[in-house]
Amino acid sequence: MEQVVHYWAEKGISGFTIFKFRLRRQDGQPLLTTNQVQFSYGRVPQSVSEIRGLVCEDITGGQEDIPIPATNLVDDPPVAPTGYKYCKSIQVAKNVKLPTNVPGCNCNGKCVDPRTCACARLNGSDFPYVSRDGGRLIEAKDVVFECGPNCGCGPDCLNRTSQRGLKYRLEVFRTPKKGWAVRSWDFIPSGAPVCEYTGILMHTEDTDSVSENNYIFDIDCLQTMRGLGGRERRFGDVSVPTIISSDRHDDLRSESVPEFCIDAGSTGNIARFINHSCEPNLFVQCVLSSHHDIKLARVMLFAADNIPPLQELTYDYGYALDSVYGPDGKIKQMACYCGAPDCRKRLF
Ligand SMILES: C[S@@+](CC[C@H](N)C(=O)[O-])C[C@H]1O[C@@H](n2cnc3c(N)ncnc32)[C@H](O)[C@@H]1O
Repeated sequence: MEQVVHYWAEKGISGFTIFKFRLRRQDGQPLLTTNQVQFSYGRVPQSVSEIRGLVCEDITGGQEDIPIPATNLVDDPPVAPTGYKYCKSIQVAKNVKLPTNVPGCNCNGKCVDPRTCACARLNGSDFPYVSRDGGRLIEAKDVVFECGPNCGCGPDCLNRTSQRGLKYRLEVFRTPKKGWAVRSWDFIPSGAPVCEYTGILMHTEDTDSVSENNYIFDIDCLQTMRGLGGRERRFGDVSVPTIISSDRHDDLRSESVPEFCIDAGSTGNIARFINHSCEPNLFVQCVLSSHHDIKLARVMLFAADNIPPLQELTYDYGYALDSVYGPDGKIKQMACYCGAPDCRKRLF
C-alpha cells in the first residue's frame, strides 16, 4: 500500500476544486500499471476477443477512425442494434438550404491571439477551449464559434476542437430497461468533446407525427442553455453572440417549436444511442463553424465531469414534464430509469 506524502487542492478546468494526492511506493512494492487497475464498473477489455457478449465488432462499418463494438448480455438470444444506418456526419434534407459560409478569420496555421482572431472575438474575445488533452471546453456557452472552411488556420487549430471526430473508445451495450446505451473504455476528462449528434437535418414540421420516433433532437440552443440549471447560465451572459441581433433573440425566445431538428431515427451516429439521465455526465453544446445561423447549429456532446471508464454516458434530454403530446393530442409520459438519486422519475 502506497503512502500519502503530500496532498493539495487545485482549481479544476470547470472551476471545481480538485484534491490531489502524491503517493510513495513502499520499499519492494511492485509497479502498478494501468492494465492492472480494476475500475469499480468492471474491467476494460484489452482486445476484441475479450469483449463479453460481442454482437457487432464495429457498428460504424469502418466510418469512424476508432471502431465501436456492440455488446448484449441482456437478451437471449443476443441481438445487435438494427433498424438504422450508421452515418458519421450530418445529412441535410432536400428542402433545407444551409446558409452560405462566413468569411472566418485571417490567422495562419493555428489561431493563437484572441485579439486578432475574428472567431475568438465572437466568443467574447477569448478561445473557448484550452489545449490540454487535445482540447477541452472551458465552460458551457449559449453557442461556441469555431473556425470554419474559410478561416486561414489549419485542421490542428485549437478552435476546431469539436471537428476532429471521435477520440475515445466507445461501446454500445444493451441495458435491461433502457434499450441500448453507450460507455467509454477510456477516461474522458471534463470539457472534452465526445461526439456530435448526427442524423438528418430537417424542418421540424416535416417530422412524421404519426409513428413513434425516439431519436429526434430539436435544435434549440437557447433552450439548451436554460436547461443547464446547475450551471446557472443566464440569457444575456458574455457568451451570447453579438452577431445575433436583439430582435433575433426575441424571435428565438418566443418560438415555442424550434424550426429545425436532427432526426437520427433512420440514419445517425453513436449519439443516437446515448440515454437520458437526470444527473448526466455529458452536456449539449451548440457549435457554429461554417455559417452563423443559430437555428441550424451543430449539436455537440461534451463531458460535464471527469468520466471514469465504463460509466454509462448520458445527457439531460431536457424535456419539461407534460410537454410531449401523442398523435391523439393527449399528453404522453415516459418513465425514467436513469437510477440517479434525484431522478425525476419521468423523461417527459
Ligand atoms: C435517443 S434514444 C437512446 C437509445 C435507446 N436506448 C436505444 O435503444 O436505441 C432515446 C430512447 O431511449 C430510451 N431511454 C433513454 N433514456 C432513458 C431513461 N433514462 N429511462 C428510460 N428510457 C430511456 C427511451 O426509449 C428513449 O425514447
